[in-house]
Amino acid sequence: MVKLSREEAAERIMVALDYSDAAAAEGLLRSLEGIPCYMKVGMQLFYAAGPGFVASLKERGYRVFLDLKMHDIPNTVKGGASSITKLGVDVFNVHAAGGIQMMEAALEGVDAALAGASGLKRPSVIAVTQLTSTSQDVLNREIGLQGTVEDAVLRYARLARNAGLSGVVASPQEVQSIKAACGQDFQTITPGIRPAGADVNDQSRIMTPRQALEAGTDYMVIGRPITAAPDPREAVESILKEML
Ligand SMILES: O=C(O)c1cc(=O)[nH]c(=O)n1[C@@H]1O[C@H](COP(=O)(O)O)[C@@H](O)[C@H]1O
Repeated sequence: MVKLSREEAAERIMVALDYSDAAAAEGLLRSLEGIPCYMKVGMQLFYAAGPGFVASLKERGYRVFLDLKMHDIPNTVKGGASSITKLGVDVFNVHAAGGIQMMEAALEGVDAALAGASGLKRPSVIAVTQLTSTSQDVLNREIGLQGTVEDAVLRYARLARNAGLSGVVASPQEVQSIKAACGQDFQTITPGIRPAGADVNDQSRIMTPRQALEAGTDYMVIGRPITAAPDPREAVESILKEML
């Protein structure tokens, strides 16, 4: 059984700041003040509040995962990765479906940014595998890919590892197979986290925080179970209690 201190447990949570403007995100930050969670900025907030908001999170000492899920031709991803690196974020992601050359280009973009500026931290680049909203049925019947979701996730995870990335985003349900296939040091960042009894919403492959921890997940991304709760701080406290 995994034993963590309250602080260690909080450090494993990435709160998804899925808000439409900076003011709403600031409200959440205020309510979680002093709890050392990672903050994840995704496309909704980034497209509204921009790089300035990300920079201000870093100035205040937050660890930041910038979730823009880049998926484009290698040259464009290289440029995007360079711009993101200059924001000083700790983690950002690309889609593994872009292939090895595209993922290598992301790393080249990071190197180019680091070579051109001093004092920048090297961000971890991770790859999205199969979105946690995708069910087995959607994968096979709608998208038309054969095999299990786990097969698809593992294929993407191996591509990401071969490209030299630090890890993947996947469901906690796949963590053990990813670690077995790609090594224990290959990081797993897992959305699809739902405390027992919480609304599943549009997620498909879910686990509770405790189950995810026992499965070996490195970081769990949690959005609506916290942000849509009447008292987000209370929601985090109750997740932490479950993780201890
Ligand atoms: O890359 C991600 O963060 C991500 C990948 C994935 O496969 N599934 C997934 O839900 N996410 C993100 O994780 C967060 C999950 O939020 P909740 O479903 O509200 O907990 C959202 O910000 C999603 O954009």
